[in-house]
Amino acid sequence: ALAFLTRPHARIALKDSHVFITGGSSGIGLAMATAAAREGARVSILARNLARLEEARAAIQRDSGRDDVGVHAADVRDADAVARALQEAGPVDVLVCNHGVFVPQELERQDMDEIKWMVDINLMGTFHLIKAALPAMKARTRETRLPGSIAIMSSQAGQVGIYGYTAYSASKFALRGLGEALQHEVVGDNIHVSLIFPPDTETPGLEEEHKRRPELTNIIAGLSGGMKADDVAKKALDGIKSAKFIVPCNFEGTMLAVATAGLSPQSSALMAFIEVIGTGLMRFAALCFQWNWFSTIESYYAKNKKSQ
Ligand SMILES: NC(=O)C1=CN([C@@H]2O[C@H](COP(=O)(O)OP(=O)(O)OC[C@H]3O[C@@H](n4cnc5c(N)ncnc54)[C@H](OP(=O)(O)O)[C@@H]3O)[C@@H](O)[C@H]2O)C=CC1
Ligand SMILES: CCCCCCCCCCCCCCCC(=O)[C@@H](N)CO
Repeated sequence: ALAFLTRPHARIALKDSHVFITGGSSGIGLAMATAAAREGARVSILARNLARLEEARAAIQRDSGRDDVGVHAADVRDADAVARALQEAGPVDVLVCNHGVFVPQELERQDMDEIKWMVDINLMGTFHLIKAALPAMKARTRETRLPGSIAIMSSQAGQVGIYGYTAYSASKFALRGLGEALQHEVVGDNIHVSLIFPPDTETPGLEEEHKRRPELTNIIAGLSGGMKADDVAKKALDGIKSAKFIVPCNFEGTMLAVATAGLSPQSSALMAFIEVIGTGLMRFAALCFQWNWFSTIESYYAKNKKSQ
């Protein structure tokens, strides 16, 4: 019965489409670029470091056989460089705003310029990309009469704010508001927005993050387990192909998605049913998790105060 309530619907094909992925030289972005190329997409990847981009291009070529991988060296904070890269790359069918940086630290101890740096890249960089890509994407869907997709890489830290992630969660929660408003603005052009919410994922970025992550962040983030980049890439691409607005990547992520469904669009009747029936239960689970986190934080401080 809920089926009539689910919208918008679309099936996005990766084969013979142009997939533009930022942060495509490492981690989740590289895994998505490789998987999309294997499915027959023409892939363009953008990042700052050209050497790493060239290495990624060689790896994608080796793993997919595609010799038409495009690379674009640009910093997403530079709107002109982003616009130039998209101009060079040509019209995009699937835009994946995957780039991101994350340095967890207690707000009190984190430098303001590190906080601004994260928001600048994760949020403003995504604005630059969408603003530069949208006109040609609209022309493209009108011309091909095929649906387009704008995928935005959030995080489970974009569904629940946890210790050490004040700046990071702020930048990832913001992408939710961007995505919901954008979906209204582009649905008329048959463009579908997908927000991806991975847990900790084994990437060079996570390795870097572990060097500085506060103990409490490890404990809380660790609750949602970890995933391999290839598995997150598969979940992300499946969500994009079925034009899902909220794309969880593991079981805890599905619980989080139900608990935080809010007013997001839902294109699956089954998920709509689960959301309608399960939200109360998930809210109860969420309260249990929060209760547990506050106890963990309390005992952590009690232990540390004793040792101080
Ligand atoms: N790993 C994890 O645990 C999780 C990651 N995520 C999200 O997934 C995305 C990818 O993460 P992950 O694969 O781990 O990250 P990595 O650090 O492995 O890769 C980040 C990529 O983004 C590029 N990048 C970083 N800053 C910029 C910039 N200013 N302009 C252009 N490109 C940039 C990097 O290339 P270069 O440095 O050359 O610019 C690199 O290609 C991020 O948005 C992250 O928030 C979400 C949940 C979990
Ligand atoms: C209904 C209640 C369900 C509760 C589920 C479990 C709670 C999840 C805890 C948050 C995990 C945060 C991972 C951040 C990963 C990330 O983004 C960093 N590695 C930086 O990229």
